[in-house]
Amino acid sequence: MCELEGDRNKWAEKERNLRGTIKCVLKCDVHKSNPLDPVVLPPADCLVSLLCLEAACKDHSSYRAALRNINSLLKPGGHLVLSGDLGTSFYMVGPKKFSCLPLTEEFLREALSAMSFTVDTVEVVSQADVAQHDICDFSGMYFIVARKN
Ligand SMILES: C[S@@+](CC[C@H](N)C(=O)[O-])C[C@H]1O[C@@H](n2cnc3c(N)ncnc32)[C@H](O)[C@@H]1O
Repeated sequence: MCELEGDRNKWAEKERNLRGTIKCVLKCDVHKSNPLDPVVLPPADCLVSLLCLEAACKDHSSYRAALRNINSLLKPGGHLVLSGDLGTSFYMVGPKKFSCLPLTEEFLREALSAMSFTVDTVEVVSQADVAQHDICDFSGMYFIVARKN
């Protein structure tokens, strides 16, 4: 078996395990004070949000409001894992163009601190170190782990 095939099998197995642990899929609107409305869940230990808030929010104030809304899903001491693109103003899905809120690391740190999160780690990968493509105008990617106080 070649190395690539081994990696593929490993990822396929991880995906099977992940799918096996999903109990249900719910609709989510980060602009609602309870994003899962009408469903109410007990506060979670950990919340993962990937490439979502910058696509859903038109400006910094709606981003802060959305962050407050998803924060309500998390228990005190719980972790927020936030990841996405920096500096993106658009992304393509096939021929369709979607607008996106360009973010900076400084804004993200400040918005999380203002929400009383403790930012545990921030990793930024510059666009030059990620595979080149023309489906969005990102300048980099961010990976943040923050703790709710
Ligand atoms: C760039 S896509 C990323 C999709 C996926 N998270 C991923 O990483 O591949 C942006 C996503 O944000 C979702 N989205 C847009 N507005 C939203 C909102 N108000 N609440 C929750 N999700 C929203 C879209 O449905 C879309 O799936």
